[in-house]
Amino acid sequence: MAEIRIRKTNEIISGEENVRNFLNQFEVIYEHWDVNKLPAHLQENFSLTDDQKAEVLATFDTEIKDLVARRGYRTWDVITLSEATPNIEELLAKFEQIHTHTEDEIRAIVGGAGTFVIKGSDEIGYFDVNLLPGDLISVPENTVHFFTLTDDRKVVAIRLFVEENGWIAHPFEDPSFQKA
Ligand SMILES: CSCCC(=O)C(=O)O
Ligand SMILES: [Fe+2]
Ligand code: NI
Repeated sequence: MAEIRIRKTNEIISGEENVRNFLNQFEVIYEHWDVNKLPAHLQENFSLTDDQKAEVLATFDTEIKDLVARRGYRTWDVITLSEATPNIEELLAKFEQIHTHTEDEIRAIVGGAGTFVIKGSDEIGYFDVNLLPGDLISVPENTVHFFTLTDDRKVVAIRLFVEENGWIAHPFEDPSFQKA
């Protein structure tokens, strides 16, 4: 289950309802998928082939179509990151840059773990959203954020986009950025 840490105060927010209510004030949705639906050969597998990525998407087809119907996403993909990813350092460097997207996007963690660091109001500042398998959030249009891995450094995530072109990040310079 997802957990939040507010960087300014170190306050931890846990429990499904608390997490959802906290995120909803920033128009971030929080939902949970049943990752036990994933066939065994796709669980704990952090270097999926293209065919296996298609199997992951097929497993969550109902959930994806439901989000499409509710929120208008047009394209989706599966991303894996682990020590087996040849260009992991290069990819992570891009994901760890503070950025925005010009559309709302979905991130659903289906394996491993990941952290989205999101900028809330000026008062709240940056907060970490620590996600485990089954956790899904939205990153709203023009919301300042970045992504990083946990110490385990492995993740499998499904991403949904409105743009047909998929992931397009716009770097955001923030003098008030709060490290850790
Ligand atoms: C685990 S998703 C990779 C990062 C990403 O897509 C983003 O930061 O927008
Ligand atoms: Fe992003
Ligand atoms: Ni779960």
